[in-house]
Amino acid sequence: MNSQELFEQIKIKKSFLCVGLDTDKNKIPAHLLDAEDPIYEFNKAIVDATHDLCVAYKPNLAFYESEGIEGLKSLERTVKYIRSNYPEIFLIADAKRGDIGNTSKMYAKAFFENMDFDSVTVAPYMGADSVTPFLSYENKWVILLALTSNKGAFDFQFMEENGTRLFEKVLETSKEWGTPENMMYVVGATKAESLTDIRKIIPNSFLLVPGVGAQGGSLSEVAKYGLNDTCGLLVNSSRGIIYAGSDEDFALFARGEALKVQTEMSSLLEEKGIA
Ligand SMILES: O=C(O)c1cc(=O)[nH]c(=O)n1[C@@H]1O[C@H](COP(=O)(O)O)[C@@H](O)[C@H]1O
Repeated sequence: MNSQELFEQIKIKKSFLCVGLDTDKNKIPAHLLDAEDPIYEFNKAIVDATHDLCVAYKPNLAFYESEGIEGLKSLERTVKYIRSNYPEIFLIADAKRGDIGNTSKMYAKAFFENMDFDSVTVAPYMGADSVTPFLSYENKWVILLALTSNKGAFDFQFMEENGTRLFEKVLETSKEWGTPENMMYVVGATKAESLTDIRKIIPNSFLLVPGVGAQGGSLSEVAKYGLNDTCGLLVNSSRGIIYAGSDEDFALFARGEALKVQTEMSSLLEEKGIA
C-alpha cells in the first residue's frame, strides 16, 4: 500500500487509528481458551468488530514469539484473515528489528515475503546498513524508532550535540536513506510536545504514534502538533481497545472503545480540513 492509498483510507473511514493486536493468552476471555487457536479467534473477533473504524492493525511480535511456533502460526492466520477479508487494511509487524545487512535482509524476507506485512518497525541503533535492506521492497515500509513513548526515551534520545538531540539526529540522518514513500517514524504520544520540532525535520512523513490509551498519551495534543495535509499520523492503541471487555461480549466493548477514538479523530480531521 502506498501513502496515497493509505490517505484515501483515512478519508474514507475518517480515522487514523491503528489497533494494536498485542494478544496475551492470560488476558483473553476464558471462553476462548477451549478453541483450537485462542489467539487467532480473539484477533479475528477484534478485527471483525473494528475493521471499519481503523486503517491499520499492529501485532507486536513479542506476544506471538512468546508462544513459540504456535504463536507464529496464530500470527500468520491473523494476517491471512485480514488480507483476505479486509484487503484495504495497512498491516504493521511491530518487531523492532535491525542487524548487519546480511541479517536484516532475512528479517525483511520474513515480514514482507513470508507474511505479507506492509511495514515493519526497525531500531536505528546499527545505522544505515541495518535499515536499507528493508527499503528494497516496492510498496513496503520501514517504521523507524525515533522518539519512543517509554520513560527510557530520556536515557539516550534527548542527548544533545551542537544543539541537536539524538532523536533529531536519527531523523535528519535516516531521512536520506529512504523517502516519505517508504519510511515512517515512531514518535510516542507521550512526547507530543516534541512534534513541532519533529515536523520541521520530516514535514511529509507518516508517523506511527503509540502511547494513547493505556500509556496516557493525548490524541488531541498529537493531532494538534503532528497532523499534516495528508494526515501523516497512524495513532495506535492496543490494550485500551482490545482488552476493553473481558467476557463473551469483549469484541463489542473493543468496538465501543475504537468508536470513541475514531469519533474524536473524525472531528480532528474535519477541524483541520483534511477529511
Ligand atoms: O514500536 C512501537 O509500536 C512502540 C514504540 C514505542 O515507543 N512505544 C510503544 O508502546 N510501542 C508499542 O506500541 C504498543 C503500545 O501498546 P499499548 O500501550 O497497549 O497501547 C506496544 O505494542 C508497544 O510495544
